[in-house]
Amino acid sequence: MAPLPRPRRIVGVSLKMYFDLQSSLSYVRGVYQLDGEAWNARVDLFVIPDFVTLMESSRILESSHIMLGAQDVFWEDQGAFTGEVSPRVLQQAGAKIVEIGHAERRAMFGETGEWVAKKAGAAARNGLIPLVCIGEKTHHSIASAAVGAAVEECRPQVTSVLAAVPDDVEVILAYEPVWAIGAAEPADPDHVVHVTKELRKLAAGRNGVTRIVYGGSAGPGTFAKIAEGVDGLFLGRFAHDIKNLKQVIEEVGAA
Ligand SMILES: O=C(CO)COP(=O)(O)O
Repeated sequence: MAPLPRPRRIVGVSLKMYFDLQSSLSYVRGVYQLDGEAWNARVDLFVIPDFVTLMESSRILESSHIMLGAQDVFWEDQGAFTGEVSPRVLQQAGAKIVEIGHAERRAMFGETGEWVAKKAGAAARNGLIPLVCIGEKTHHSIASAAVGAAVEECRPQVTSVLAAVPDDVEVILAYEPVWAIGAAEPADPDHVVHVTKELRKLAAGRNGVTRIVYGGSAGPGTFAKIAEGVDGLFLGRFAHDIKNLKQVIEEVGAA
């Protein structure tokens, strides 16, 4: 049987809470300038600023192919949930993607696997693509054991999400080993390829597109080494300079 065609490549950036209002908007304008280049390179592009910046970002990106994302979402569409943000409102504000279960949210804000799955379901119900962050907390010092341990830790994170979203909607899984986030360098390429190849099997029966991206100190130079396992990159700090993002798009398009 011929292998399934690989989905389109995808590159995105989260601004986390590094930027202020004006610098977020100016970054989004910079991403907008890369629309043509990404499109010609057949690379889907997304950017995830903070909630406050979403509507203005949506206006900036309106005439482009670039997908706007939000950094979190609540699992109900409306009601008495002070401080939370509804998936319906995100969709109305122009978001196409919602990041769910980032390691920082799991570690600092008590986000559980159950919440992550409910949020993924809510995103899908509202026509948003869930971008679900998964990854093992610690790195096993023995390389051969590290892959198995990582897969075991990530497996329930993936299966609970896939059980919560309809089979035919698009899902993006961001494999972000927690120990590689905010580090000097990304995880070892062999580790990433082995783990992501195993995780991809968990989505084998789905009818919807499932893309797997790598995140964790990724930047220029990362993609070519892990292209065998992943469909793209989810970037943080090392793409907060637009020139680096441009370079990553070129590399992902060429790999
Ligand atoms: O967490 C990340 C993207 O969600 C990665 O962040 P860094 O690339 O800054 O480590």
